[in-house]
Amino acid sequence: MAPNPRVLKAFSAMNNLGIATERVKPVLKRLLLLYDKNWELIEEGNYRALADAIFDDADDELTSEKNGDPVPPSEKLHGKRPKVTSTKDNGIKNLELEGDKIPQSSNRTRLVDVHHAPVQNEGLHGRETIRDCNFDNVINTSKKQRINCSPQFSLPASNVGPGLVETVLFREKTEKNEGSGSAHDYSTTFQTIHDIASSTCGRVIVSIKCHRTLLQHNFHIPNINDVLKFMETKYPISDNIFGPQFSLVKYLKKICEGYVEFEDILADRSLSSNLPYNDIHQTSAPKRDYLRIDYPARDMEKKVVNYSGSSDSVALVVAQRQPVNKISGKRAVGNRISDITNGTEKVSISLLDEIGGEDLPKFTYVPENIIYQSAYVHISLARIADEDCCSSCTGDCLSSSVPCACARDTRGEFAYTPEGLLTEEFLRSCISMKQKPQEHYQFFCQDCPLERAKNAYSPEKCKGHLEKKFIKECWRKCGCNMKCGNRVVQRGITRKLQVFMTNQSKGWGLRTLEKLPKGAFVCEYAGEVLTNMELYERNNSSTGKYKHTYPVLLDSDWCSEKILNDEDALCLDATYYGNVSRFINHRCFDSNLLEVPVQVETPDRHYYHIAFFTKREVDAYDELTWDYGIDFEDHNHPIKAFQCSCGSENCRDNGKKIVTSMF
Ligand SMILES: C[S@@+](CC[C@H](N)C(=O)[O-])C[C@H]1O[C@@H](n2cnc3c(N)ncnc32)[C@H](O)[C@@H]1O
Repeated sequence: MAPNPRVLKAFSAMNNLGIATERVKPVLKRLLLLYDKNWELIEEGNYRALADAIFDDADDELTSEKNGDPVPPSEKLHGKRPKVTSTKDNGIKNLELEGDKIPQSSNRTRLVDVHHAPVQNEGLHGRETIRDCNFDNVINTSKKQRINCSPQFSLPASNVGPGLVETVLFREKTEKNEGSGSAHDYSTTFQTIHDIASSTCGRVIVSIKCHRTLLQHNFHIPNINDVLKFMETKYPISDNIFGPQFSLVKYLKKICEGYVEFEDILADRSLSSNLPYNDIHQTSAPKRDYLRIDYPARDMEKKVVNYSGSSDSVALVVAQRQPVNKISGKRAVGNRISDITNGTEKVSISLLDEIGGEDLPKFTYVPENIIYQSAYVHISLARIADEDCCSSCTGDCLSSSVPCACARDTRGEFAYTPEGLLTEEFLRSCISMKQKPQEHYQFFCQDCPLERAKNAYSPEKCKGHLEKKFIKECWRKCGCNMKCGNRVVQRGITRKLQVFMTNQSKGWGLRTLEKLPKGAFVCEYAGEVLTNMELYERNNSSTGKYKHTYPVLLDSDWCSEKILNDEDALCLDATYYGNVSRFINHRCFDSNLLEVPVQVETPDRHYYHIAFFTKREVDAYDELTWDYGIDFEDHNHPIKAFQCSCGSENCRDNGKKIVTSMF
């Protein structure tokens, strides 16, 4: 018998939606039974009822796959709907009709534009197969763009439940839809906040809708680009998300959740830092590079860099690649660590490698400096004289009309504003000193500990040390409380930071996940406190890639005594024990961070803290950099500098390197 042309047409319509004939057959049979062979009801709205019933079946299959995870009532269809149970082995359904009423129009319209969303006939198991699908093609914020994933995929009948923010696949409204009396009257309950993509002529649109009640409760709609950036951080593209388990709908759901979560973060921030909300929205999407980059074998190199940038300065930073950890021999593609601090900081600091090609760093995270062995760091209340603290203060020293003794080092003015930022003036003078060190006072040791460490028998003359500007924070012997505005660095990291794999051959880097105002404290350079002699010995005794260290000299007081004891000439080394600052890369001149010496618990300046502050406002997701002060022209320098790829217009590295060894 020739097949019924109406049946064939129904199959064809469903095939166009990516639904295999085998799946259509039982549902069509069931509907014909229910509708008493009334084809009009089935054909109506381009077979909407048929498609809905099939999608609902797929919903139910998905539900049964959820292993007891109950489906929210809102996800269930309203009215008595035919329910099917699936026999997975042959793909044919056993029908169990729960009711005999004609199915209502679905509360979710979910037709896809068949011409522009190529589909495969694998059925609707809720686990659609997407390969090589560039999500950027789906989510295009500037132009309405058709869904264009290749090869083909099929959309499941959804997990799109009526949450507060929903990604909705919906068909352009028809008179029928509007009058369908669906349980979700989207036009009144939800407001479209962003159209993600649409088919040609806008016949099918994927959009984000937000529940109106949410909007009435101070829910500021985040910018889609910011949400996507947030999503990329949370669910990195490189995390194999397009593997066989990938679900487009689940990803869209996560985007909805991302809106809510991201808005929470914005709300928190606007409360805590008074940042203008709109500023946060102005951040542009980060550049993404999915290319795998092969790095040169830089971890074998040792680099000492000139701290002041002037050729005659001797304050040295040894900026080395860290020893690497070949964890299970695994490369780092998609590596993600939720908190590299192991809970030692007040905030979690994640590590993310979206590029791959680098091994995980191996070091022990320490949130504050730790003495290696011989360094003399004597912290005692007895050493803090009355003039070195403000024991008679109460509350917040910054609010006092007369600056207390702790402001003495900053010429009677506190370096911090009540908002906890560096004052303009203090920042300006520190930046000037960094940019034009030759215009600032330098002192010369009679017996320079650095030269002594390099050559104990016939040390060279001191090359000079910059007289640095210091901050002196209130501390234990002070009468003020912990909320005193003159206590910033000692409170530790508060900003949202992330270690990430740079795509400019620099290895790991540090970025901020939030917008930072000018003068904001970011982190301290923490590591082992070593004497210069110990550093010398450490470098001499270690070999290969483990030879390389990260010391920063604490040379601010080296001129104060005729001959400085070895145990008083200190430096910080973050190679084996360090904090997040060990990931901050170098940038010539226009780095966004500045290092500032800060005295906290010791009155003398043999030992102090190195704190990083922002030199200007920094956008969320920007890499944080500081100028190591490398003099790339100094070919006589004992350590070969790395080939700089800072990207600055004013990069000092002209590419000529001389290989020498340190000490
Ligand atoms: C303090 S570490 C910074 C973190 C480092 N990128 C890592 O992966 O551990 C300094 C090292 O990073 C690399 N580096 C930092 N800034 C760089 C730059 N502008 N260009 C190239 N490499 C850089 C160099 O290998 C340098 O020795």
